[in-house]
Amino acid sequence: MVKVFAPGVVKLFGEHAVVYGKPAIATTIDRGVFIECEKSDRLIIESIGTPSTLVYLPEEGRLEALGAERFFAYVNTALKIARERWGKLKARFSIKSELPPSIGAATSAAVSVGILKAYSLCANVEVSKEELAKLGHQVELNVQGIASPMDTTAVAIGGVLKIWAHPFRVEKLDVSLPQFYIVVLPRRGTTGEIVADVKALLDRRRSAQSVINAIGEVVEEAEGCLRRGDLNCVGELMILNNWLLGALGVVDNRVMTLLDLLKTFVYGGKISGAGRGGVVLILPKDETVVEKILSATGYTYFKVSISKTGVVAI
Ligand SMILES: Nc1ncnc2c1ncn2[C@@H]1O[C@H](COP(=O)(O)OP(=O)(O)O)[C@@H](O)[C@H]1O
Ligand SMILES: C[C@@](O)(CCOP(=O)(O)O)CC(=O)O
Repeated sequence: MVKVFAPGVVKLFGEHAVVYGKPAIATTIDRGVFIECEKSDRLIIESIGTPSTLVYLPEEGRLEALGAERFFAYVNTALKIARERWGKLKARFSIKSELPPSIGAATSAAVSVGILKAYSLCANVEVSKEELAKLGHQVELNVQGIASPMDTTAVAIGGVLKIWAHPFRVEKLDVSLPQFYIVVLPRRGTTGEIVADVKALLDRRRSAQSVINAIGEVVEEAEGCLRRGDLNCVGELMILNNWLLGALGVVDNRVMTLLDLLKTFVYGGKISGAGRGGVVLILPKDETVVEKILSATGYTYFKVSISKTGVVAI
């Protein structure tokens, strides 16, 4: 049996501006998606604990999972690409995620790259990280129509990465951070819708370009702070990055309320990803107090570490 771990990804700095040529800094985390592959007499995929509405049709003695086909789009596409590339495989794939889908923690990239990696191992084919990154991006492009290569590259390569999307380039940063929190807020809108709204703002208002430029400068300064391990600086720039994202219309009151509630006990925090809820990163100064506040106020949160490796066989 083959077992694979594909990490989730968060954006430390630079989302949205990355769409307009600025670099972003993303990191893989130690929570993600586990995928098992075992040869079998037919192809079966099970995804454990996924959300779906079950409909029972007693007259037909059949159960339907509503929305499940759409949910399996990344798995299906990854399997199709793997089959074209490495030949047919009859196997049982089992998927178990430690992160909720659709909050901006890159579960779609983790599932796509994870399935590709598990398939290749099960088929006894050696695949480089670069090829996994390329094929993973292909899966996202096929499913979504447009997709940035940021998440799939991060899942394939792992660690803290400085990424330019246009033209695509990636640089691994040898930096570390203490454990931090990802707080999950219900997300209002999809990545595509939110990115489109930001584009419309930039088309409408010339001065909004200066916000993009400022985010680009924050990313460059933050890289220096990360390299020095200066947490005060990293936290302060997270807050600054978050205000700039607010100027683009992607940070709502729920995020500001959360950051305000925690501000005495943290270095800083910001949304991660497209925004309007979803993942909020919190870099704690006092973990005990931060956890007490988050638990007492009923937030869903995970304590995570940077993972230095991308998708791996375990
Ligand atoms: N455990 C899983 N099994 C199968 N597909 C999954 C699983 N988790 C996530 N996905 C796929 O990834 C999609 C979520 O991707 P997206 O909305 O881009 O959010 P994110 O990638 O930020 O989590 C889900 O709708 C589903 O298609
Ligand atoms: C807003 C953006 O920079 C990141 C989106 O991240 P996510 O899908 O919310 O995890 C868009 C992109 O890079 O394609």
